[in-house]
Amino acid sequence: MHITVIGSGYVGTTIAACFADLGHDVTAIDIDEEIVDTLNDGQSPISESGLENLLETHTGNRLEATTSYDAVPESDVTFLAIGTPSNDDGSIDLGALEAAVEATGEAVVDKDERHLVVIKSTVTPPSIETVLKPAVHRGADGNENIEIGMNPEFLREGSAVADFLHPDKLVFGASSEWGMDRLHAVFEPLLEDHDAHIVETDPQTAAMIKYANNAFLASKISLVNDLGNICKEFDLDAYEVMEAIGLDDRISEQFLRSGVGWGGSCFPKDVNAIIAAAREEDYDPAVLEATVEVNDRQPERMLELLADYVELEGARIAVLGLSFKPNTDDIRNSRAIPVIESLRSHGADVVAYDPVAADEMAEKFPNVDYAKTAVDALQDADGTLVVTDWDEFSDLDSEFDEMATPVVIDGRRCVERRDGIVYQGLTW
Ligand SMILES: NC(=O)C1=CN([C@@H]2O[C@H](COP(=O)(O)OP(=O)(O)OC[C@H]3O[C@@H](n4cnc5c(N)ncnc54)[C@H](O)[C@@H]3O)[C@@H](O)[C@H]2O)C=CC1
Ligand SMILES: O=C(O)[C@H]1O[C@H](OP(=O)(O)OP(=O)(O)OC[C@H]2O[C@@H](n3ccc(=O)[nH]c3=O)[C@H](O)[C@@H]2O)[C@H](O)[C@@H](O)[C@@H]1O
Repeated sequence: MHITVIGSGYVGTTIAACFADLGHDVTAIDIDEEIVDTLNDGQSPISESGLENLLETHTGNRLEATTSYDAVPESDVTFLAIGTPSNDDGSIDLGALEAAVEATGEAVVDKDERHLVVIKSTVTPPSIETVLKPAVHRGADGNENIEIGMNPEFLREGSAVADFLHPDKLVFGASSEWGMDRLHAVFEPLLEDHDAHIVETDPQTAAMIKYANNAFLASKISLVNDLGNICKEFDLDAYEVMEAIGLDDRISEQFLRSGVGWGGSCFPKDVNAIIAAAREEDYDPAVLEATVEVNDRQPERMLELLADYVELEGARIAVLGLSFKPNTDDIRNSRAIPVIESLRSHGADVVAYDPVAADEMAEKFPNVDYAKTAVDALQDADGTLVVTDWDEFSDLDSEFDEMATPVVIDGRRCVERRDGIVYQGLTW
C-alpha cells in the first residue's frame, strides 16, 4: 500500500519508518523543512532506539519526506499525527490538526475513489464530529468519497519502535466496513508474525479508548502514590506492598512504581483534556481530579522530607535527573520542574545533573548550575533529590561521601540505602 503520514514529530516519524519496514510505500509530510531534510538524509529528527536504523534502511527506497501534500490523493490511506497541545484550561488545542485535516481534504478534492483519513493524534471524542469532519469536508468541498477513521497510538517514548511493532492491541475506529477493511490491510503485515488484540469500533469510541487508557494508567500511579504516602506514614515499604498486590492478575504488576509522580508530554495533557471535556458536559470527574492533585503533591513531599534534615534557605541541593523518565532528553512536564521551582522558592541553590537533558532544562532554568557528572553535582551538596530513575544513579555509592551533609531523598527508588548516608525514600 501507499501510505501518507502527515506530521513527522514523535509519533509521525515512528509510524512512517515502521510502516516502511512493514513493506508499505510511505510519504512523510511535514510543514517543517528542516525535519523533512533530516528525514530525507536518512536521519531521525527525534532520538529513539531503532529509529535511525529503520530510516537509514528505508529512506530513498520505500520512504520519502516532503512538505507538499501532492502525494495524498495518490496514496491509499492518510494518517495524521499532528500535535494536540493543552490550552490554559486543560482542553486541547486542535488548531494545527484542524488545519492539517483541512489541507488533506483540499488535496483529495478531485479524488474519485474513496479515501480514508485516519486520525492518529489524541483527540476528544466529540471533536471528531464537531471539528475534524467539518474540516475535511470543507477542504474537500463536500467530496463524499472521504471518510474519517481513528487509530489511537499507545507507544511510549524510549521504546516507541518496539511498542509500535509489538502492540498489545490495535484499536480500529471506522464508520464503514470499507474503512475497517482498509485499516486491517494497513496492519496486516504487522499481524503476520505478531499476535495483537484487534478492537473494531467507531471513531468516537476509539478516541475515548485512548483517553481511558492514559487516564487509567495515570490514575493507577496516583493511587499507588496515595497508598505509598500512607505506607510512609506507617513506616512501611510501599514497594513490598505493591509487589504483593501486583500478583493479583486483576491488578497486574506494571505501573506500580510509586515516587515523585508522572510527567511527560501525554499523561498530564490527556488527563487534563478529558477532565476539561467532561466538564464541558457538566460532569465533574472527581477521581481524575484527585489523580492530578496527588501527582501535584508528590514533588512537595520530597522537599518536606528534605527539610526535616536540611535548612533549605542558602543550602546547596543536588537534583539528580531532569528528564520526565529515563532514556529520553524530554523534559516536558518532568517532575524535576516543580522540584527545582520549589527549591528555589525556598532559597536553595540548585545544582542539577542529567546524562542527556541538561541542555533542555537550561533553556527553562538558565540560572541553575548544571554539573557535568553526578559526582560533580554531589560535591559539597547539603542534600540530594533523586528525581529520574536513570540506571547510572543506581551505581552511585561512595560518591555520596563527597557531599557536605549526605542526605539523600529518593523519589524513584533507584539509590541503594547504605551506611554513612541519611537515606529517605519517598514512599518507603
Ligand atoms: N509523543 C508520544 O509519545 C505520543 C503522542 N501521541 C499523540 O500523537 C499526536 C502527535 O504527537 P507528537 O508526535 O508527540 O507531536 P509532535 O509535536 O512531536 O509532532 C507534530 C508534527 O506535526 C507537524 N505539523 C504541524 N502542523 C502541520 C501541518 N499542517 N502539516 C504537516 N505537518 C504539520 C509539526 O511540524 C511536527 O513535526 C498528539 O495528539 C499526541 O497526544 C500519542 C501517543 C504517543
Ligand atoms: O499517550 C502517550 O503519549 C503515551 O503516554 C505514556 O507513555 P510515556 O509518557 O512515553 O511514558 P510512560 O513510560 O508511560 O511514563 C509516564 C510517566 O509515568 C511515570 N511512571 C511510570 C510508571 C510507574 O510505575 N510509575 C511512574 O511514576 C514515569 O516516570 C513517567 O514520568 C503511555 O505509557 C503510552 O501508552 C502512551 O502512548
